[in-house]
Amino acid sequence: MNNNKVIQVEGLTKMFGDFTAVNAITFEVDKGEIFGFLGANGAGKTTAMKMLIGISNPTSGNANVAGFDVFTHTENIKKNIGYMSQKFALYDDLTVRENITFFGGIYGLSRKRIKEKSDALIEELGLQNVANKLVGALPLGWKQKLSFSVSLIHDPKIVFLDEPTGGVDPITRRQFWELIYKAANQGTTVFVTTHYMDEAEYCDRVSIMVNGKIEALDTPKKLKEQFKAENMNDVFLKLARG
Ligand SMILES: Nc1ncnc2c1ncn2[C@@H]1O[C@H](COP(=O)(O)OP(=O)(O)OP(=O)(O)O)[C@@H](O)[C@H]1O
Repeated sequence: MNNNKVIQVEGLTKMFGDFTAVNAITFEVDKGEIFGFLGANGAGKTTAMKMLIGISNPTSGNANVAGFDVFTHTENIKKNIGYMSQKFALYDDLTVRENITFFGGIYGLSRKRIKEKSDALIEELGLQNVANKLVGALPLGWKQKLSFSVSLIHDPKIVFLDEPTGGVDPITRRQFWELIYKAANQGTTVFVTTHYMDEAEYCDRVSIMVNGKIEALDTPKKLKEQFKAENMNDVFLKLARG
């Protein structure tokens, strides 16, 4: 595989009985790219992402993620990616430091490395004063930033973010995106779903899924030209909502 292409997907399909949730999608993602994966509710984003992270078997097609095949090497994929979603986050009843230690352990980091990572991460996020507080007591925006940083604790090649910023204000979302840029600048590939169209503008490239198919894929600038749209919200409305 081309080393610069960390995700390669060809004709990937998922059927539930007679229903085709993901219909022969094809795309590639470069190392260090921020790739936005958009679509209306039920378009098939989560189903596609589950196949890419190795927790759902495709019906047909091919995909290679972080150098590994999604049919045969799902365990290797899991070791080489990070994952964060609104539904899978931190433990509210553990402290900030305990959460970092717990997930560091799950990802197989040594005690020494976990300590180093915890100190660095707490400082980077400015969480010194709450390091020993329960995560459940933190504002949602802080939890999201911590959850994102924890998903990177094992230095994965790719991080998959499923609506990572749901429910917080635009300023907090903007701060979250600063963390995304930083990770991408350090070479981590970011695969992100979002319903916020301002966030779509922040991506290097964006794909838009409609009824299981990728109907458009390009940079935000080119998509706006292609659809004669002022912003990504207009592109999305023209395409995803018909
Ligand atoms: N296990 C399943 N069995 C049957 N149908 C499913 C299953 N999982 C998802 N679907 C269907 O597949 C379609 C795509 O769902 P999916 O959750 O991937 O969409 P999505 O784009 O992630 O939407 P959302 O933004 O609401 O999360 C939907 O019609 C959904 O009802």
